[in-house]
Amino acid sequence: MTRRPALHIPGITEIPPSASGMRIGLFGGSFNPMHEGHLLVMEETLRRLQLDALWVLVTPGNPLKDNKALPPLENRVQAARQAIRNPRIRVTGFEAARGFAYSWQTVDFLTTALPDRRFVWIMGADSLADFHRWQRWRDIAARLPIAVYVRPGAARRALASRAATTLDYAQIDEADAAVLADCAPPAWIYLQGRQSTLSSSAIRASRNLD
Ligand SMILES: Nc1ncnc2c1ncn2[C@@H]1O[C@H](COP(=O)(O)OP(=O)(O)OP(=O)(O)O)[C@@H](O)[C@H]1O
Ligand SMILES: O=C(O)c1ccc[n+]([C@@H]2O[C@H](COP(=O)([O-])O)[C@@H](O)[C@H]2O)c1
Repeated sequence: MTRRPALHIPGITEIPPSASGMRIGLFGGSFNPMHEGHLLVMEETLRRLQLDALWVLVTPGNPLKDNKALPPLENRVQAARQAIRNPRIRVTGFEAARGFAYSWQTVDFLTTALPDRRFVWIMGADSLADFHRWQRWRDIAARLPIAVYVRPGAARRALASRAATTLDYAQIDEADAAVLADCAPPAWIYLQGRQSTLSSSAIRASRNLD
């Protein structure tokens, strides 16, 4: 499956407003549900990468996951909005409206449609560990800089991963985080810092025990 049926939901699937030259972080995820670990990654990357905005891209479904029990996009977007207090962070489910099934499609679309924005892809360290399994992952790395945020239990796997070793030559120093958005891709950074052990799956499991 390369395309999903397009799903337009007013107030949920629009692309957030932006302006020329803005540095915009793209933080994709299932967010089932959003939790403090996500908020930590967003606050840290906004500050350290000196982003003007961060767009939370609530996916219609991670292509590597079984999405049978995934709550509707609208519910996950609304819940994420309720969890977020920072006005620089905007939550959107716009990938669904475009029928995108894979992140390379999102990246290809945004960097083509809005070439004067400086987009950065943001992911947790566990995502870097699996990044080589994403469709056209090399193309994603060739299109925009990537920031990877440390996650408990994932650091070793992430830094030994196929993507990390393949892109070893393109890693920039953590001290240069503020200029990552200006770097020509491929360029990526591994950010250490405050950590959260939270996960959506643990939250779902605890809810099921109630
Ligand atoms: N505690 C955390 N620390 C750092 N990054 C995180 C953390 N939780 C999630 N992320 C990152 O947030 C993004 C979205 O993750 P996702 O919505 O799948 O949450 P999750 O907690 O990993 O979910 P699940 O437990 O269902 O797999 C991913 O890039 C993931 O690596
Ligand atoms: O494009 C892919 O092949 C691909 C494979 C796995 C994950 N992703 C994306 O990675 C982001 C994190 O997903 P998740 O489920 O771990 O929160 C989300 O935007 C997914 O759509 C993308």
